Amino acid sequence: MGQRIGIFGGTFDPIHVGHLVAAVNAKHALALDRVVLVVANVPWQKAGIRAVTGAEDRFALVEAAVGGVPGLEAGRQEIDRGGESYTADTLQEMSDAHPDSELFVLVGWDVAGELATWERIEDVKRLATLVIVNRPGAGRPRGLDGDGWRVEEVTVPNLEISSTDLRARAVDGRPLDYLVPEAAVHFIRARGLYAGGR
Ligand SMILES: Nc1ncnc2c1ncn2[C@@H]1O[C@H](COP(=O)(O)OP(=O)(O)OP(=O)(O)O)[C@@H](O)[C@H]1O
Ligand SMILES: O=C(O)c1ccc[n+]([C@@H]2O[C@H](COP(=O)([O-])O)[C@@H](O)[C@H]2O)c1
Repeated sequence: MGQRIGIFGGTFDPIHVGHLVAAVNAKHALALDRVVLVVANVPWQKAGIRAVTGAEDRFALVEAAVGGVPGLEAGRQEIDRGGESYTADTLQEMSDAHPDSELFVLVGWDVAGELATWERIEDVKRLATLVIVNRPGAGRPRGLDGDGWRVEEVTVPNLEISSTDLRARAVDGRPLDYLVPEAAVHFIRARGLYAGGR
């Protein structure tokens, strides 16, 4: 029998425990075999607005962060494909690679409210069940049910953590410890990431 695979895409600039707690709880709630944290190569909706850390560094952070947690893994499909990252392409690639599997695409409330802006959203709808997790600071999106989506909602611990705040903390010299897994904090220090002018 094919696997139930969660695809949790993100810019992960940097990854934080909000992402990881959402991933493991969605995995548990929906009995997924694994959740792949797919690192966006060029997150086209963010890249025009701010400088995004290099994809290989963001991937290394995700790899360090998932560590030995069973069933969580870092995905480099979008990096290997190159160019701008579209979830529709990633799902098609996963579907082709694992034709027997059932795919689930995980998003937080903030991203769930923006789905209409995604490239080829009808393909995303066709290829995967949408899994929506709560996130502080965003409202629960409405109207997805009647819109052709297969939807699952999973309630996860509310963690008011964002990569934006973490980048600001790093520039100010405030600690990232415990908000970002230790191995990823080590990588950030070793590579001098997010350190602003210091
Ligand atoms: N604290 C959180 N709780 C639940 N889901 C989250 C949380 N933070 C991020 N997510 C979800 O993780 C996915 C990837 O998010 P992303 O990498 O853009 O992180 P972010 O913290 O939102 O970054 P930024 O602050 O730079 O926009 C999105 O679906 C987002 O909704
Ligand atoms: O496919 C798209 O057009 C698309 C547009 C915006 C965001 N996404 C995906 O949604 C996920 C979260 O995006 P972001 O920019 O909030 O990190 C990440 O996997 C992105 O690739 C996908």
